[in-house]
Amino acid sequence: MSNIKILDCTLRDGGYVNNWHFGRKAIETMLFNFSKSNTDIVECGFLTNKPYDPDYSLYNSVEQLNELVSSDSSMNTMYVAMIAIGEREINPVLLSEADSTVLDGIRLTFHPNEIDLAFEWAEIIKSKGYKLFMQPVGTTNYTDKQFLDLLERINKLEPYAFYIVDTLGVMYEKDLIRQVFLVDNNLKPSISLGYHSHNNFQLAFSNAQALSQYNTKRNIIIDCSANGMGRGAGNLCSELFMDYLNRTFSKNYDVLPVLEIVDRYLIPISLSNPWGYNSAYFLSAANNCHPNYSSYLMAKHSLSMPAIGSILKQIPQKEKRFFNKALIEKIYQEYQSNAVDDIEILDRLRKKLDGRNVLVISPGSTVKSEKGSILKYISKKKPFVISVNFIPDYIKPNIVFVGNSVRYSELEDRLNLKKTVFTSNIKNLPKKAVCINYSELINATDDASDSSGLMVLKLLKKASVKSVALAGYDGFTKNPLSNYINKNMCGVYDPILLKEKNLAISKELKKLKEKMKIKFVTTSIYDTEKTRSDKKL
Ligand SMILES: C[C@H](O)CC(=O)C(=O)O
Repeated sequence: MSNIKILDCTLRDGGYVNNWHFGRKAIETMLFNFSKSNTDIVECGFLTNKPYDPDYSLYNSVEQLNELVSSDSSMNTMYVAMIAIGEREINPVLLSEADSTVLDGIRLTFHPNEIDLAFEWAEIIKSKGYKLFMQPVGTTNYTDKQFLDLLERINKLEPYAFYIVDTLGVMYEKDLIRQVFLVDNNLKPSISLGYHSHNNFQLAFSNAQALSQYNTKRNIIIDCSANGMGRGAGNLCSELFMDYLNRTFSKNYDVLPVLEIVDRYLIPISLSNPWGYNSAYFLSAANNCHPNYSSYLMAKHSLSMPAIGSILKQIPQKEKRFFNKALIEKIYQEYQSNAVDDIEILDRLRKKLDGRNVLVISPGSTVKSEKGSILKYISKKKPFVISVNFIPDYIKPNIVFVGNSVRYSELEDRLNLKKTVFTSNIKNLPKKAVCINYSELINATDDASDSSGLMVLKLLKKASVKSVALAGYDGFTKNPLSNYINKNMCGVYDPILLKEKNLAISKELKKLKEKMKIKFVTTSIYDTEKTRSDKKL
């Protein structure tokens, strides 16, 4: 079919991966290269109400695009940007008329409860001279009746395009073609039909091929992104689909400028912030859930895949489609908590620790790089040593604290049960395992609610310890692979998330410091006093 257009959404949907922080040079080059590759429609990013920063593909005025789109770009390229109702969107009333900008069109995306507002805004966008793309989030969740009612309103509105949007990445070919059939038979022929996919079932490419074979005179727009960069499991790969269209329909896309974007800008991002298909995103689609639920649970780095699957199943049906952070944290904590009687264990610990210096060693990379300071501290203070989620190779800890199922599976074969304390969230422990109640050790910040380092400190507080020394409790740096003594321990790569974890941990440490003395034996970003105890020794 020759009436197919490609829309590249890397700078918008891909931005969920890196918080839209591509850098100004990269944004300019990407816009230029997409045009050079003959991409029909290029999405420049989001229009939001946030302050403008040229390093981000987020804009608060349409004129900002004039600076970024090169005058050498092809006249045939159409430029669009998205307004997403509910995502710090800009009211289109505030936008200048289309003739003041290189921007040709606006993609308006909205949830079912925002339909009335979307139609109000749609009229404003049209009246300002923009091509209007209507993009209902998650069309898979519309009943036929709701979908047909929407199409009726769309016919009256007469936008440039109407989209089938597979937000959850759950559409099989038969589901797509079914909705395509509804649209093609009920939408005015002048309105283009768009398809935006996500790759949770690895079906974005085959579905796009099926749609391209569908027999219609209507114009079709298919969304894709360079290297599939996009939220969660990502999108259809632009380069793959361009090549397919060239071979099948004698189109004239040039994949090389797209590959250059991938090589120069996207691969470096993917090293610290990967996207694309994985088991957790498969599970979110299989449970018809928003992919952010899986991302959130994966970022805990404390759950096995079956555990993630089991938690996703517990999300109530009506909450599955839209991400609800408070809800998933609650279900997560309920899943993890598994009440045990730990009074006697706490008593024993209290007695053991009475009058002792306590050193808690976490698996930060300073355990290796500042080994001298740790050994010096141990030799001078003769502390009771508790290691957290790992067994150091040059010290014999008195106790290993295990507060995370993933770490347990790594350590299982090497643990001496008599010298190990587990938190009760860990499932399938041997009968003789010593367990402390998980729910009493967690804190109220979602981003580090069950950080094992904090749980140990809470446990020590319960055991009436007044002063603790910390080693290897480094905090998270931008380079995730350098955060642990062993790079295989790294599970969270997203720098934004790591920053949030750092903030949450600092906040909780501050509270703990009101109740107990905490000092740092090794360098740590949480060491607000910046006084290294090895210097004092
Ligand atoms: C294209 C849609 O309007 C917004 C989006 O990315 C989604 O998956 O939903």
